[in-house]
Amino acid sequence: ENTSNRSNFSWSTELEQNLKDVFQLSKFRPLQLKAINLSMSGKDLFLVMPTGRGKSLCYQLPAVCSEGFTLVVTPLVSLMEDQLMYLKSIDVEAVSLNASSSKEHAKMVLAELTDSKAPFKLLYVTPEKIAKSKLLMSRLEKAYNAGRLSRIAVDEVHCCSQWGHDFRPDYKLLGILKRQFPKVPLLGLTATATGSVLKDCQKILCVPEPITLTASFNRTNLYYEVRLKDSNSDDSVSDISALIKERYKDQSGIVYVFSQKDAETVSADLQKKGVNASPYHANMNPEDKSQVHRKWATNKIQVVVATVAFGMGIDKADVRFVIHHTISKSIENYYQESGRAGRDDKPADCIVYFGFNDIFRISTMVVMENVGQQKLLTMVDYCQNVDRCRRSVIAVHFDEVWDDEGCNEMCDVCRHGNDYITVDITQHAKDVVQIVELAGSLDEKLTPLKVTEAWMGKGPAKRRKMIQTTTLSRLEVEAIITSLLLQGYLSEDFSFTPYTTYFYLKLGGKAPLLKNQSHSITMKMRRTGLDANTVSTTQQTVQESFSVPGKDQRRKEIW
Ligand SMILES: Nc1ncnc2c1ncn2[C@H]1C[C@H](O)[C@@H](COP(=O)(O)OP(=O)(O)OP(=O)(O)O)O1
Ligand SMILES: [Mg+2]
Ligand SMILES: [Zn+2]
Repeated sequence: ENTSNRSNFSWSTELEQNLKDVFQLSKFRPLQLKAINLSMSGKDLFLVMPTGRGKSLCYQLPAVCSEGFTLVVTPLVSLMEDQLMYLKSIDVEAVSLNASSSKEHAKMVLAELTDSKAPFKLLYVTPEKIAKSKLLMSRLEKAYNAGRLSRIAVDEVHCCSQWGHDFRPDYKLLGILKRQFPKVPLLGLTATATGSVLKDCQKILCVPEPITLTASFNRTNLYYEVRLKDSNSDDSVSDISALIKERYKDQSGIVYVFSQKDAETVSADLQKKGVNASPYHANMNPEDKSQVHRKWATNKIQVVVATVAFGMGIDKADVRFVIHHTISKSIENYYQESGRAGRDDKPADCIVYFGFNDIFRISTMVVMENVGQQKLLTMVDYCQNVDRCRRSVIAVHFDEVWDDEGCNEMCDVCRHGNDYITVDITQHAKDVVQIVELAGSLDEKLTPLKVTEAWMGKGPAKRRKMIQTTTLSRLEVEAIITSLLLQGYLSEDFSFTPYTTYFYLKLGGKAPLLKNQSHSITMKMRRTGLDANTVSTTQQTVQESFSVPGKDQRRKEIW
C-alpha cells in the first residue's frame, strides 16, 4: 500500500499520458494516484475524499486505461447526465441505463455489453437497475465471463448504509455485484463516511477486505463561522443580505434553508433587499429547477436559496460563500453542503446561523431517522462550541487525527482566540430541571419555548411563585438550555398526531445527579455581547414563601 504512489507500474505511462491528453489535467491531486494504482492492481477499495476533490477521476481514468468497460453505479440520473456530458466533451465513450432510458436505447446498450468491439469505456447505471433488471445482470454476467468487465465503481457508497446520511434502499441490494463478479475490483466512493458507516457498506457490498483510503477533510481554503440567531428579533435575513451586498458583491453563493416555504420567503426577502436570488427546492417542476441551476452556474443568478434538494452534482468551482440560514441536520450534512464553497481552492466562507428554535424544528423532522437526534446534537455542538477550532470538531467527527496548526485562523473560534468564559451553571440547571419536574408532576409536557418563557418569568404570577426565575437574557437562557440538552440533563420527548410531531423537553439521564450536593456543571459561553458577570451572579431568588395549591387546581392554569 505504501508503494502504491509509485509511477513505475506497467500502466503508469499510459495513466500519465491520458491524464494530460484526455482529461487535460496537469497533475494528480492528493490520493488520486494511490487510489488509481491500487484499483489498477485489482484491489477492492473504499475512497473517502471530501466533496469536489476529484473522486470521479479515480474510476474514469482507470476505465480509459483498461480493456473492456467499467460499471459505475450512481444514485441520481442528474449526476449520471452530468458525467456523460463531461465525458462526451473530452471524447470518452460512455453509455447509461436508467429509468428514463428509452426501450431502443436500453436494447442497444444491452447488446453492446457483450460486443467485444463496442467502444464504450464506462456504463453508468442507477442502483435499481442492478436490483431489478435480470436482463442487465445476465448481460453483465456474459461480459464478465468474456473478461470485459474491468472494474465496478459504486459512487456515493454511503447510500448503502442506514447509518449514513443519505440511505437509499436500492443500494442495499448491490451485494449481488461482488457475489456474481468476485474477480472484478470494486471501488466505493464517498465524501462523507465514518468508520462505522464504511464497515456497514463493506458488509452490504460483500467486499471481503477492502483497503480504505481517506483524504484529509481539512479544506484549508474554507473559513468557518457560526452566527447566533436571536429568537426575539430574527434579523438573519437582513444580516445575510448585507453580507451578500457588501462582502460578497458580485460573487456566487448558496443560502441553505430549512424548508420549501423558507426557500420561497427568504429568497423573496433577499430579492426585496436588492439581491439577485432565486429559490430552489424539490417541489419545483424539473424545468424550473434546471433553469435556476443553469442561470446560477452561468452567473446570471448570484444566489440560490435552496433546500438540501440543491445538492449532489453541484459542481461550480467559484462558489465564494455557503450560508446556512438554518443549521443542518448533522455534521456530515453540514460538511457536505458547506463544502460546495471554494472548489477552485480559493478562499471561501461557510457561515451558519444558529437559532434555538431551529434545533427543534429539525428535531421533529429527523425523529423517525435512525440516530437522527444524536446526529442533530453533533451539529448543535458544532454551533454551540466556543473553545474548539471548528475544523477540529469536524475532523474528530470524521475520525481524523487533528492538530490545531491546520486551521491557520480560518475559523471564527481560532480567529477570536479566547473570547469565551467558563461559567458555573449548576444552579441554573437545578432551576430548569425544577421547572420541567414541576410540569411533569402536573402531567404536563413543556415545549422548549415554554421552558424558556417559564424560566424567564413570563406567564402567570402563580407559576412564577413556584419556580426560580432568571433575569438572564433570552440568548443566555437558550444557550444554557441547549447546553443542558447536549450534556444530558435534559432530553427530547415527542408526541405524534397524524398531522404533526410535537417536541417537548423532559429530564435527561443525568438530571438525578443534580440532587448530589457536590455535583457541578459548567459551560463555555461567548464573551461577545455578554456581560461576563451577569451569567454567574445575577440570579433572581424568589424568597416569598407560598403554599402549593392542590394538584387539580394547578393543572393547566400555570403553563
Ligand atoms: N487532478 C486534478 N486537478 C485539477 N482538477 C481536478 C483534478 N481531479 C479532479 N479535478 C476537478 C474536476 C471536477 O471539476 C472537480 C470535482 O471532481 P469530482 O470528481 O466531481 O468530485 P467528487 O466526486 O470528489 O465530489 P462529490 O463528492 O461532490 O461528488 O475537480
Ligand atoms: Mg462525485
Ligand atoms: Zn480553527
